[in-house]
Formats: sequence, C-alpha cells, structure tokens
Amino acid sequence: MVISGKELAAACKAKMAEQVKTFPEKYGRLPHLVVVLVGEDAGSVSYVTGKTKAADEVGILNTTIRKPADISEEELLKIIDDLNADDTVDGILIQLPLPKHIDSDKVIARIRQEKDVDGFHPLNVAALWQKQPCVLPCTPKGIMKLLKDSGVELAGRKAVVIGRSTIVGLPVAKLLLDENATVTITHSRTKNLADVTREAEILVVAIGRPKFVTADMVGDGAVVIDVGVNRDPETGKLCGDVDFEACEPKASLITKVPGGVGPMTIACLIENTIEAFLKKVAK
Ligand SMILES: Nc1nc(=O)c2c([nH]1)NC[C@@H]1CN(c3ccc(C(=O)N[C@@H](CCC(=O)O)C(=O)O)cc3)C=[N+]21
Repeated sequence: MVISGKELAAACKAKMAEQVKTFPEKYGRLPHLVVVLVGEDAGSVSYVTGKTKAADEVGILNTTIRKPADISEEELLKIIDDLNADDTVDGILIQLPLPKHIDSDKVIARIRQEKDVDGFHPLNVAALWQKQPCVLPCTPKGIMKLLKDSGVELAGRKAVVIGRSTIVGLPVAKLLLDENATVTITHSRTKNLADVTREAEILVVAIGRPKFVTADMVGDGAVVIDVGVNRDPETGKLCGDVDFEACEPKASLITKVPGGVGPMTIACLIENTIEAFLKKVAK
C-alpha cells in the first residue's frame, strides 16, 4: 500500500491553519519565515515554490530573499545578522546547497539557534544527539510522522538507512534509535548492500541516486521510505531513490516521489516556524 505524504501533509497543514487563525488576536501578529535563496540551483527552486505555497495555505508570513550566486560570504553573513536582529522574523532558512566559495557550516552557525527552523544549527544537532529539546530537521521529522501515522511499529524492529548525510541519514537513524528500532546505517562503501537492505523491516533511502533501490534489495513486507529528489535521466521527471514500480509489490507500505516525503518536509518546516514563533511570543 502507498503511504501518501501529500495527504498527511494536507491534514497537518489544515490543523496548523486553524491554529494560526487564532494568533493575531492572541499574540498580535503572525509567524514569519524568511528563506534566503542564493543562485539558481535547480533542485532548490521547486522547494522554494513548495514552501511559499504551504506557508500561504497555513496563513503564515513568508519572504524569500534572492541573491546572485556570486554574493560574498561576508554579505550573506550580514543578511543573517540583520534577520537575527529582526524581532518580526521567527524562522530563517538558508537554502542549501550554497555556492562553493561560501562556507555553509559557518553560514548555518551564524543563524540564531532559536530561528534555525531547519534544525541544522550545531547547537540543535548537538541537542538532538543528547536527547535534549531541539528543533528537529524537517525531513527526518516528516519521515517519523509518516511512520507513526501509518501505525508502523518501530520498537525492536530492524531499520536500515541508506545514506549517512548530516541532514537526513544520520538524524533519521537517531530518531529511529530513539524509538527503539535496531538501526543499521549503510552507504557507498557498504559491502553486499542488498544482503543488508533485504533484512530491513523498515528501509529509509536517502542517497540521491535515481531508482537506486531495486526489487532484489527489498525484503517481503518491508516498509520503504523514499527520500530521493532526483530527475529521471530518461524522462526528465522527478523521481526517487527507489524503483517504485519494481519495489511496490514487495513492500507492505511504500512512499512515492513526488507525493511522499517531500510534502512532509515542507509541512514540518511550517510546523518548526510556528514552534519558533510560539517559543518567542508565549514567553
Ligand atoms: N536549507 C534547506 N532545507 C531543506 O529542507 C532543503 C534545502 N535547503 N535545499 C533543497 C532540499 C530539497 N528539499 C525538498 C523538499 C520538498 C520537496 C517536495 O515537496 N517535492 C514535491 C514535488 C515538487 C515538484 O513536483 O517539483 C514532492 O515530493 O511531492 C522537494 C525538495 C528541501 N531541501
């Protein structure tokens, strides 16, 4: 059966919209998200469009600051300093990847922790690994909501993550561990990958390679979560890391691309912005 991230995201957004309606009267203003987009990276554009649409649906304020790819690091840091100081800004998202001449880690660390709605700030990363209250990164948070909403049991079960990025693979592995799954993280240097992934009761795929996961890599009845955002080299269409048509018959539950994890990532970004707003105004 297909798990629809699109439907769950719609339900999450509808709930948030109801909540947001009460804010002007309660707090005198609306949550405000600012996205900084540097250059014209193709993958980034659909995300920015998606988040603008979602923010409008939920009724929060959102601004996109567009800068050319040759902006200096200094200039970008100045923009962040200004947004940090602006009390009407609750969330700051610096669209990644940044051009090579800019040190992304330095830029992300410059955002005030409380305004880091991506959960990428080093203090938020540390808090996640120390089981402290933190801003959860949007994609891992969205994946956990999908699993929970679908009633997938995690405690004591075998979860395999393909990919070890700091933005998806590692944090989702940590969240699965926190739910008492037995977690294996695999990557490009894993030997006999298919033997490992076939054992997975929950398989999370986040490597960024179109249709990388084939039917022989999926165990019978597995829950398959596809985090990929790729272009199909043949059709040019958006596709995931999983060969959906081939793997769907073997999986008990599976997400699609588009319509799976992506919309949940966006819903969680809006949720993180609302949470950042509430922490500030409800003091
Ligand atoms: N600081 C930062 N935070 C991010 O979270 C971040 C980022 N930078 N840079 C780019 C990637 C990519 N990403 C996507 C999220 C949702 C969809 C999404 O919702 N896609 C729709 C389809 C959209 C379409 O049809 O084009 C779907 O999967 O159904 C896509 C891409 C977030 N990213």
